[in-house]
Amino acid sequence: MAATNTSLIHRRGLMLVLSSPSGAGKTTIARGLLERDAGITMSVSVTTRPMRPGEAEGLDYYFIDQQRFDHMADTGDLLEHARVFGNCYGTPRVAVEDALGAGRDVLFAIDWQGAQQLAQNARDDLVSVFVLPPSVGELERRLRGRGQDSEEVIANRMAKASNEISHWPEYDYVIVNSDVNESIAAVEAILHAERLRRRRQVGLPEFVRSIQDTL
Ligand SMILES: Nc1nc2c(ncn2[C@@H]2O[C@H](COP(=O)(O)OP(=O)(O)O)[C@@H](O)[C@H]2O)c(=O)[nH]1
Ligand SMILES: Nc1ncnc2c1ncn2[C@@H]1O[C@H](COP(=O)(O)OP(=O)(O)O)[C@@H](O)[C@H]1O
Repeated sequence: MAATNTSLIHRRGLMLVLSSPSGAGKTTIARGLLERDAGITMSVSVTTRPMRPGEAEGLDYYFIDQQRFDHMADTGDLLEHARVFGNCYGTPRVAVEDALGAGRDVLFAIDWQGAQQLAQNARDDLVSVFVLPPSVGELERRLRGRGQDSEEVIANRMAKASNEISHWPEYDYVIVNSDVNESIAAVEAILHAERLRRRRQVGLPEFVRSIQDTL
């Protein structure tokens, strides 16, 4: 019997978006996923917000001034961008397109406005996950526990949490982040299943034909 050729199948990279109210844990879940899965890379955003203690340039964000941000937005260098909590945030286009082109998946920790923009431009490549906190009290504890923001910043983020949460029905998946390891495992399961979607497996018809030809 003739051998079939599994190398006919290639995978299109996908964009995995995590959104949540500030402090619900999307950055923590993203870091956990990056440690466990070598096939996904983080999209590092540009932002005009000041660097927090413990953050690193090029790792957490590229910290840029307003003039540079406006220039990037005007010249189409950003795949999506939005104003959040009074600062500007955006996704550099080239890094994402290079990764997807190389068949790698890309992880985003962005807000609902960014998720909507990606959905408008590339719905088929997008998988979106909304992360809810187990309770309001726990959300506030996590924001304080992070120990990186002033009382004013924390109050502002709590005030905006309701608006962010109101967008949960726009997402493909919703998880409640109670236990962080369970949440990471849940997002890992979503990623594994989404990789197997028929439309992402380029060359599948040819592979199936090669099987049928040998039957
Ligand atoms: N649209 C968009 N939102 C972003 C981007 N980067 C970060 N954000 C969102 O901006 C908000 C504030 O982020 P940040 O200042 O890091 O605070 P944190 O999420 O509380 O740690 C969060 O909702 C992020 O998801 C981006 O590139 N685009
Ligand atoms: N499941 C969890 N249980 C307890 N603490 C958590 C959990 N997930 C995240 N945290 C903590 O909550 C704080 C906020 O998490 P972070 O990932 O920075 O949130 P976000 O990126 O959504 O603003 C951090 O101190 C983090 O260690």
